[in-house]
Formats: sequence, C-alpha cells, structure tokens
Amino acid sequence: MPDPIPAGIRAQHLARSFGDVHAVRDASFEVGPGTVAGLIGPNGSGKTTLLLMLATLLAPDAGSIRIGGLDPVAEPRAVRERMGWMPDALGVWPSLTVRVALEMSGRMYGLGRARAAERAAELIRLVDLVPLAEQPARVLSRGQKQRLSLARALVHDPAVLLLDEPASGLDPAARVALRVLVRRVAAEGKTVLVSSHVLAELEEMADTAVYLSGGVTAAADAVARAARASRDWRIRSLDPAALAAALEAAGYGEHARVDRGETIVPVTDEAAAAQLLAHLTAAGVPIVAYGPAVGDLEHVFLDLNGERP
Ligand SMILES: Nc1ncnc2c1ncn2[C@@H]1O[C@H](COP(=O)(O)OP(=O)(O)OP(=O)(O)O)[C@@H](O)[C@H]1O
Repeated sequence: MPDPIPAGIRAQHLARSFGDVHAVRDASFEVGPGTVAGLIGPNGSGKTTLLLMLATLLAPDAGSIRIGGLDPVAEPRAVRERMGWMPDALGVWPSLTVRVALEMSGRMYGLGRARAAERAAELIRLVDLVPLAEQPARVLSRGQKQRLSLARALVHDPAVLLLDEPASGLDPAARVALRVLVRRVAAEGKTVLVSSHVLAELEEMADTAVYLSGGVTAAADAVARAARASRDWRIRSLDPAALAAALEAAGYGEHARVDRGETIVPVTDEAAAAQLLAHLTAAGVPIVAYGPAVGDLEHVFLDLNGERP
C-alpha cells in the first residue's frame, strides 16, 4: 500500500544561530520524492547545521520544516521513523559487531528480532561489509565506518535520507557504490539530501542542488542538474582556429562551444577523449590543456558565489 504521507523535504526561511554566529540565516528549498539533491556550500556555510535541523536534532530559531509532511519540531518521533540520518562522523558502538550494531538499530526502530536480523543481513550485503560483519566496529577503517553508518541510516527503510558528507573517507570504488546505492534509493521514490563541498562527488549523484552560502540558500530551482551520459572535456589551444578546424574534421564541430577562451566538447567516455586528443595532435593543433570540464554544479556554485564574471 502506498505511504499516504508524501516523501519530501520542505524548508522555509529557516534560521539558526549559535550566539553571534548566524550559521543558517535564511534557508528555503524543496526536494520532492524520487529526487537526490546535493546540499552544496563551502566550509562553514551551514550545511551541517541545516541537516541537524532537518534531522530533528537542532531546533530552528525561525522558519518551518516539513519532512514527509511532518514538522520535526512538533513531531520529532514521527519524523525519525520516516527519516534516515547519516552524520558526518559515525558515533559507533565500538565493541559491537557490524551485524549486532545493525540488528540493534533495527530493534530500536521497532523491528522484531527476526526481521531485525534479516534486515541487518540485507544491509551488510548492500554496503559490502560481508567479510567484516562479525568484526567489532572499532576495527573498521574510516570508509568502512561510513558504510556502516549508511547501513544504519537505511535500517528502517526511511522515506527521507539525509547524508552529511557521505563520501568522505571512501575510496573510489566505494564512492561509485555509494552513488549507485543513493540512486537506487531515489529510484524507489525516496527523497535524498546529500551534503558535500566536493562538487565532483555530487555531480554524478544529484538530480538537483540546494546551494548554501553564508547560511542562505540560493536559486535552487534554477540549478537542476540532469544526469548526462556524456561528459564535457575542456580543450585549450594556442591556435583556436586550428582547433576549431580539427574538431570539425573529427565530427565534433557541431557540439563544440567556446567558454572563457576554452573549447568545451562533449565526449562519450575516456576512450573517445583519448582518440580525439590523438586526432588533434596528429592534425598539428598545439594543445596546452585537455581534461574534464567542471560540472554544472560547480559552474552554478561559482556564479552564485561571484567567483566568476
Ligand atoms: N554548536 C555550535 N556552536 C557554535 N558555532 C557553531 C556550532 N555549530 C556550528 N557553528 C558555526 O556555524 C557555522 C556553520 O557551521 P556548519 O558546521 O553548519 O557548516 P558546514 O557547511 O557544515 O561546514 P563544513 O563544510 O566545514 O562541514 C560555522 O561558522 C560554525 O563555526
């Protein structure tokens, strides 16, 4: 039966200060079901403070929040039942094994003993901790703890998932696995808000973004990001005319565009990029820079922060 409560996040004019520090000044945004939103902002911009408010762990000074239609201030318990929270640092029970920690989390969310055990086993497989399932949490590496933390956030199959810097400490393969997992959660109709100041991390994962700067959200609706099959590559040449001609000859002319003196070309994958570079150098084009362009999120982020003309 479908959940009658909408699985979204809505924040309106949220504010929270710590003494004289206005950590969040005015945050307003909405993230709908089935969506992964990146929460993007520089260090100290208020991301964690905002997430703590959404997670019922910090009361706002002003503004309103709805998580699945519920107010975390008025109904924290009901919100926690529908929300998974992965903090930026895992507070683990160091002596409990991975399996027992997850079983206990499940029990705390009201699962019966058998269901909690079953759910723990599912999650251990999901986050790829099978070989470590019977190890105490204290022996886990930082990245493995991150995965345990993610599993714990998912234990009660929440409709809304809040992830604070989930990829920090993860190796590249684990980052890919995280991205796949987050996308899968969203595909189930859930709402995911992921904070990071590493934009490349979010580029691959997020459908949309909430930009936070100095505690204020900006232009969220203007910056939706569509998942792309191809990636843009940036090319700088000492001879732009020769570059344009060689791109034309290689069949890239139609899609090439010039951005701040550099040419941006969409390529399908690294092999195609390598092939194109070989073609350009064989054609005698003097290339001085060649690599992936910054993604849409970074472009927008830099624009919003006035770091680009
Ligand atoms: N409990 C607190 N007491 C006092 N100041 C705080 C507290 N929590 C956060 N701050 C301040 O509020 C501001 C926002 O901090 P916050 O941790 O929310 O930022 P952030 O965007 O998550 O940063 P980062 O990317 O570095 O994790 C910072 O100036 C921080 O020093």
